[in-house]
Amino acid sequence: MKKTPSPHNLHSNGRKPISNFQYEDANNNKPKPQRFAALKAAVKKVAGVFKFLLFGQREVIPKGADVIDARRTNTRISGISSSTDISTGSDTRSKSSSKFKLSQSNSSSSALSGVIETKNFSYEEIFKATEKFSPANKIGEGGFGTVYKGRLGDGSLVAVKRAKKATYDKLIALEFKNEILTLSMIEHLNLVKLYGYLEHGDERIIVVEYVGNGTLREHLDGTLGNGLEAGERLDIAIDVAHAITYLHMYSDPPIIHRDIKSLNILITEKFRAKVADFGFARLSADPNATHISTQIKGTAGYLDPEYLKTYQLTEKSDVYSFGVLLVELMTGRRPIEPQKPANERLTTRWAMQMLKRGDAILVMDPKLRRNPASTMALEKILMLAKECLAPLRQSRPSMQKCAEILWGIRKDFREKALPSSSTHYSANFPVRDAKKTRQTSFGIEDGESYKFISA
Ligand SMILES: Nc1ncnc2c1ncn2[C@@H]1O[C@H](COP(=O)(O)OP(=O)(O)OP(=O)(O)O)[C@@H](O)[C@H]1O
Repeated sequence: MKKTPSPHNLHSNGRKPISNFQYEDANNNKPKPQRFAALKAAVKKVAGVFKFLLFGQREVIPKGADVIDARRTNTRISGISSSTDISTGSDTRSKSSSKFKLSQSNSSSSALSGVIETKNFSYEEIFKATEKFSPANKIGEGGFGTVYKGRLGDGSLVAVKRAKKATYDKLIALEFKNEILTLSMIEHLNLVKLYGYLEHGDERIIVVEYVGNGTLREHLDGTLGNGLEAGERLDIAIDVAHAITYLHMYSDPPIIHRDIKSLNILITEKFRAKVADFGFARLSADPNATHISTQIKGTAGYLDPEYLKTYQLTEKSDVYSFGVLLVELMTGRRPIEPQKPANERLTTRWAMQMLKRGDAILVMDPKLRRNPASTMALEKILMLAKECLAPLRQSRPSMQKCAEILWGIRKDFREKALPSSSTHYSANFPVRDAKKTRQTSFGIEDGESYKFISA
């Protein structure tokens, strides 16, 4: 693994990177390098084994039809062809997987045994942290299982992802191992940090950094918070772009997330974004390979049409999903809106048609305030989304390019939103404390007063 960058070393012009400014983990959850050093070392050793096991079928293009995976509650798509059906264990990959003797957890040991020997959290520790998996501590539910908020002995808050037992199968096992492997190799401000894992009997548990301010989807729906302003949406887009750029360009081997969507973007108390859920992430084993042939995974509405057609996964599939996310950020709508009139049901198609007609303003989230700065940002972001959504992957920009374009948009946005009289402009702005009344306003109508917090 290359030692990387902060996200923000992406600047090649020597300027101070933008998103470093006053970015703090709202929960003060400090990384615990000592806790994971051994895990990382062990993981590095087995990474090659994993890569072989997980990606040994790189050039085999499955012929099966896409199916909706009923195990998934949020219409995640799992296109399992007859030749790669992990659940039946009939393919080469599954056979390979069974050779990989991760602990089958039939002992009382709470650590993963076999390849990764690092002792991690004990079951008792997790049991206590979540107050016996108390329903009161439940914070979410996904295809993998239930997510609990927990407090460790040292006082730090964590999110505990507990795999569903009833549906625990080889697919989940693979997802569990995949998530552990992937998470353990990455470290970035805009990516949810892995704290540990646990295999205990039939329990599969992942412990990650707790991000306390809900998902991007909840904020867009207005079920949480006071609604996101234009500048905050731009910051979130940039944070996500940094996170994916890191995965694509600075992780070794590169990682394709495969499930970029608003439900997987967690929001901190300071309204910055962290990308979560690496269960579906894939490592590009061969940096020179142009693509990975794989079964279809992802979520309806976000899936790269070229990947759907060819089963060939590249980083550009994440770029496509990011384009969908940009449209979501600007319209507030979900990618698929079955209740809308027919021409508006596919949000990206509708938004792109309006952009082409010169009517981008009509798709702007009604919760966003309209003014020259926000309408300019809207149009530019939709233009970037259009590039990301290009049917052919070669036409799509890289994630790094997306980040650069977004920096430019944010700069223009701030200049337009900033009253010329203000001399206290800080690139740190906007700064907002969720616990206080909203102090910083931007993207507001002309004539309203602005408050900026200087560095
Ligand atoms: N690190 C975290 N901090 C706070 N809340 C979290 C965290 N991780 C997950 N959650 C909450 O739990 C919900 C489900 O989490 P997540 O999507 O990771 O589960 P999953 O089982 O992997 O889902 P999926 O079906 O997308 O695979 C999230 O929508 C979020 O509300």
